Amino acid sequence: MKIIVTDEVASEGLALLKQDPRVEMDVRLGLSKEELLKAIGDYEVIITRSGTTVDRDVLDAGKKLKMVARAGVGIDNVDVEYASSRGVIVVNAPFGNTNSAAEHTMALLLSACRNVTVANASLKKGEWKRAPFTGVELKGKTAGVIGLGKVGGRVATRLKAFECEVLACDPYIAAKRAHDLGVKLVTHDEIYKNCDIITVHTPLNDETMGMIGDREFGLMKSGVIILNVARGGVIGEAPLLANLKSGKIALAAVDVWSEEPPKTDLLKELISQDKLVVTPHLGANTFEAQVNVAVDVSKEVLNYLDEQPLENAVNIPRFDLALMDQMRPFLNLMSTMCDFGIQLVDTNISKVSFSFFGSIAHYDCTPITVCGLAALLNKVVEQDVNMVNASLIAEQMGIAVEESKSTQTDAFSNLITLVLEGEGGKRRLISGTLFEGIPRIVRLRDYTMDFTPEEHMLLMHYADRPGMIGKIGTIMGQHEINIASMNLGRSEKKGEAMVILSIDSAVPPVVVEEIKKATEATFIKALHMPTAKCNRCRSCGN
Ligand SMILES: NC(=O)c1ccc[n+]([C@@H]2O[C@H](COP(=O)([O-])OP(=O)(O)OC[C@H]3O[C@@H](n4cnc5c(N)ncnc54)[C@H](O)[C@@H]3O)[C@@H](O)[C@H]2O)c1
Ligand SMILES: O=C(O)CC[C@@H](O)C(=O)O
Repeated sequence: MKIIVTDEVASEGLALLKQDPRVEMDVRLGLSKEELLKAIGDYEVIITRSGTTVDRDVLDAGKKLKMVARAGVGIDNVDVEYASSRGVIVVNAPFGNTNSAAEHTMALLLSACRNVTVANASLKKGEWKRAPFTGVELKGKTAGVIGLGKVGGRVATRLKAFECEVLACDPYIAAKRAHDLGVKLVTHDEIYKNCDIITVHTPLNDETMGMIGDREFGLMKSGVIILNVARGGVIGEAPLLANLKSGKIALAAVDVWSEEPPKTDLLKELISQDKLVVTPHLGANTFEAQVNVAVDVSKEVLNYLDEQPLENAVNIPRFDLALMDQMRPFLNLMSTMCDFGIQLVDTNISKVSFSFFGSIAHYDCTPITVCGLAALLNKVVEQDVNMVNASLIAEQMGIAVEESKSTQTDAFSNLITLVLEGEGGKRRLISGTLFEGIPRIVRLRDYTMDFTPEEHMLLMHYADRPGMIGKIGTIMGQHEINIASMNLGRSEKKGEAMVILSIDSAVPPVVVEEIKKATEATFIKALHMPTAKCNRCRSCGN
């Protein structure tokens, strides 16, 4: 596997990959966009930090690209949606630099409050000034943390250690998290109105871009201290400059910029402000964090190579790792049912329904649904479909996907039912369960069946009457095709029969035709289950 590393990533982490004989790794730092576009076509994995923009152009040029591995948490430099549509997995390292980012926030806050940077520069110039560098204490101040996630939570704990009263605002966390951290959860506006110190720790997205602008600065107390160690653009840079100049903001500290490195006049003027402490995106720049994130992404690439579940893929729905072992047989069951079911459909699919019954319904079944969708779509589109792009491709094809769950079942402790609807309302229903961990199909349409799909099978319906099984056996025997097992479903005596035969070798079309004629079958199909290793979800073990 060819890997390109385009940003500085700790060699201790990359060593894990370098020593793997399957890996060929090129570290190519400082590539221009044109150079990257030229190079990327050779590689299956790109490992980056925030310095490389992995946009549509790069993803389109990366014809062999399977994975974008971001050595850090922020994925705002990767077009994840487009990567998903191309089936490219995006992984990040969400935990390794959390502590460093929180400590850097405190470093910037303390530097700002105690004039460390300006006093340092003054003394180094040979001056001995003290009064102009009189600072402010953190103790007793009200601090507002916007975004109480991994970094925000750690910043809150550290602010409390400095005896601040901490307010936090995060519409997406449980109140219990704030309670456990000992901080008061309030609204955004309450933060702006009441805090002496405001620090942002949200991701950058459509919702948070420019989240703090003129209106929000207008609500703030005069003399507020404001920090951004999250992402450039969460705090509007033009209003920040205006409010620093007017003195409304007493002090500020910024580590991250809307343009990195900053080149615009606005950013240059902002950076030159005395009341602003600045760093060039150093939040994660500690030896510890860099090794952590490099190790984490390298492990993910190795997981990919070893066909193991990925721990930090941001565009694959997956089970909690602790649940994974229990869920793997269900992914396998779903994959088997879909590989079987799709062969029964001879029109375009308009709707797919996945229903989960029994104890499985207690869990989030989305990964099983998406695994099934990938198995189905792989058979109907040219493009490689996997867990990354299955939902998107279904949407593009106008296929409605429904998932339902009920903890109630009758005969089985767990049951999955797949319904495929085609043109003209044609429906195929397949139910499956696990028997000692092995997938079994227990219902086809309204027939009770019980079989494990095998590599070669023959499925047929015919009017139930004596002698049919004998006729089938004779024809198979004449063609030296060995029947391994047979399963028969009937709705009523001498009604319609549904038969599935497992056979030792493929049934040629002429034999299928001969059996059809002899049995007057209303439906007959030779089925083949894939034996090659499945690469769709990297979780089911198929
Ligand atoms: N400066 C650096 O070097 C550095 C290092 C690490 C992380 N970061 C950045 O710090 C930020 C936080 O990282 P994290 O690991 O804590 O992420 P996280 O996902 O753990 O936490 C982000 C939190 O923000 C909350 N949030 C989202 N939208 C919000 C909104 N509109 N208002 C309030 N809260 C909102 C989320 O619910 C979540 O709890 C990210 O932008 C990340 O890229 C920067
Ligand atoms: O140093 C980096 O690459 C960015 C660090 C940090 O902002 C992250 O998103 O993890």
